[in-house]
Amino acid sequence: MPFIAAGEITTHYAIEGPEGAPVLLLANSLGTSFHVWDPVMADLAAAFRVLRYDMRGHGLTDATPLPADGSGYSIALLAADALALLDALGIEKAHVCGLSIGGMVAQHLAATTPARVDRLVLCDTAALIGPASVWDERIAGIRRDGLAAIAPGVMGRWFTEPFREKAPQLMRGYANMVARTTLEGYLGCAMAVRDADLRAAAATIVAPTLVIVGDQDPATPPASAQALASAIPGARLEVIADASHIPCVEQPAALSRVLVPFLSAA
Ligand SMILES: O=C(O)CCC(=O)CC(=O)O
Repeated sequence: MPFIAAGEITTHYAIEGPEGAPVLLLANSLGTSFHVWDPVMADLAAAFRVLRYDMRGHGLTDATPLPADGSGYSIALLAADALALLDALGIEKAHVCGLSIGGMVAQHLAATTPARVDRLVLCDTAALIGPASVWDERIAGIRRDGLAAIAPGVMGRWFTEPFREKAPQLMRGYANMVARTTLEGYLGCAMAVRDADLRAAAATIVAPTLVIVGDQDPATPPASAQALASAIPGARLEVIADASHIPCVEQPAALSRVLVPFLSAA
């Protein structure tokens, strides 16, 4: 269970796959640890050296206090954490695949440090995930009632109803994952999403880019994924059938089928 000093925090990470294979950095969504990628790991680690990590305040990575001015973390800060992890591990360049807020981090990395990003995959994410009023309501609800109170609603956005009904224990486990995220980590990252507008940055991305979305994702719907793909020069959109916001858990085989060939293309 490796931990490493990455910038100002200690980051929990895992690295799997053949040494010498191209590195693939996976960035998680809000309220998840890197275990959210478990169902696709066998496929990904067969072809890539896969680096997963827990975002600031998530999983076993350090949380830092929220700024006294009432603001949260920022996508720039979270992207700096990812770069600090690459630096600490001596990785110069990687494919980057980000899910939701992880996709915002990935967009920021690709736009601001293009030399560090090989191919880019943006999964169930957008350049702008709004509106801010919805985030403010969520943040106020969490401050009032705690993270466990929102977990059932989160499951309703992450997974389709048939999947939830088929896998009650999985739902319980993912609800626990949300509920056990640190309060600072969840709120800090929620505010980072609320305050981010990457539309101008997206237009500057030069990495070959694949945008992926679940056909039933209510959080970052296919229309916003299409807008993101249209904003990034040369980007392509793939829609995963029968999936909501977290296709790596709900449709891992379908996700691997589009991800692996795209990342393997020279
Ligand atoms: O999942 C994310 O990283 C941001 C979008 C979101 O909060 C989806 C959800 O949990 O409802």
